[in-house]
Amino acid sequence: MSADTGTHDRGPAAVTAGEALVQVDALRIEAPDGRELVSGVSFELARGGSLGIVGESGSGKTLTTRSLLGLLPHGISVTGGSVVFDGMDLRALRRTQWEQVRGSRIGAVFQDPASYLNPSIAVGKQLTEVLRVRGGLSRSAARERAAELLGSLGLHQVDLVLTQYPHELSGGMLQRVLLAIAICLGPELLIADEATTALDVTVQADVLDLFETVRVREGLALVLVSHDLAVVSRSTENLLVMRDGVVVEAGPTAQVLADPRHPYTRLLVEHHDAYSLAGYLEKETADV
Ligand SMILES: Nc1ncnc2c1ncn2[C@@H]1O[C@H](COP(=O)(O)OP(=O)(O)OP(=O)(O)O)[C@@H](O)[C@H]1O
Repeated sequence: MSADTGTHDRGPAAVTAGEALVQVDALRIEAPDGRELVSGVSFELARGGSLGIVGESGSGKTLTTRSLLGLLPHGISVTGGSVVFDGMDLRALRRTQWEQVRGSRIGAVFQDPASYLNPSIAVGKQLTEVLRVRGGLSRSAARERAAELLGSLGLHQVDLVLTQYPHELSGGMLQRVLLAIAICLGPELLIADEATTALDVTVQADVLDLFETVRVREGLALVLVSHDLAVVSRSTENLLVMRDGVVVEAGPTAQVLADPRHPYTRLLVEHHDAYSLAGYLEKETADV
């Protein structure tokens, strides 16, 4: 491939120390009409590691991560390659087997947290339900654990929050509740797909920092997906840059930012330098 347009993969550096928890190899995903939406995507993620996936809308980021959750839209299917989680071939899982993995071993948070919560049930009940039904905790242990989790995710007045309904909480609070639900069963992998996109920029920074705190504290691996390089590069160790269903560049985040090799990555980095979230926050602090 030409130096300017091929995939720029810095090789094994894409996985940090430790055993690979996720291995995606030559993944292909097709639309019902046979159109290839994801073509030959490969990456590895170490246990406890972090990976950012960046690319414009429609580049295939979401479909790629949905294949790790067994949640592809109707009619869309994985037609090639392998998706392995902790040595398990996820393509071979049956519906009942997915129930043992999704939510308990692989958690996820998405954009628009309100749509993932029941508007007519207090958020505390929605969290304790998961802890009771799937986590096997008693009613009182679940309540205690729910309060402890929400507190550890930066929510104040947790006893009040537990009794509130989704419409009573801000976007940042809702995302923290969703995050609590996503990690309450102790998953090894957390996928955050455009999870901060709808939030104000300062709240976005707080929630991104929280993902990083949770990754380190819980020892889970994190896949952070966004169209915004500032979001995925804030704390991830490795980066995949996707365009039109393919990975155009991959490597350690710091290296990709310092020395982008693909023209598309260069464009992203130039834009990122001009409008970076970090730069915005520095400016904001300086203005105070
Ligand atoms: N249900 C669907 N039916 C047909 N095509 C789809 C469907 N879902 C996604 N696609 C197509 O698959 C491609 C990749 O979509 P995907 O959602 O993975 O992109 P993305 O990079 O996550 O973008 P976005 O951030 O907008 O979701 C796009 O061309 C999209 O139009």
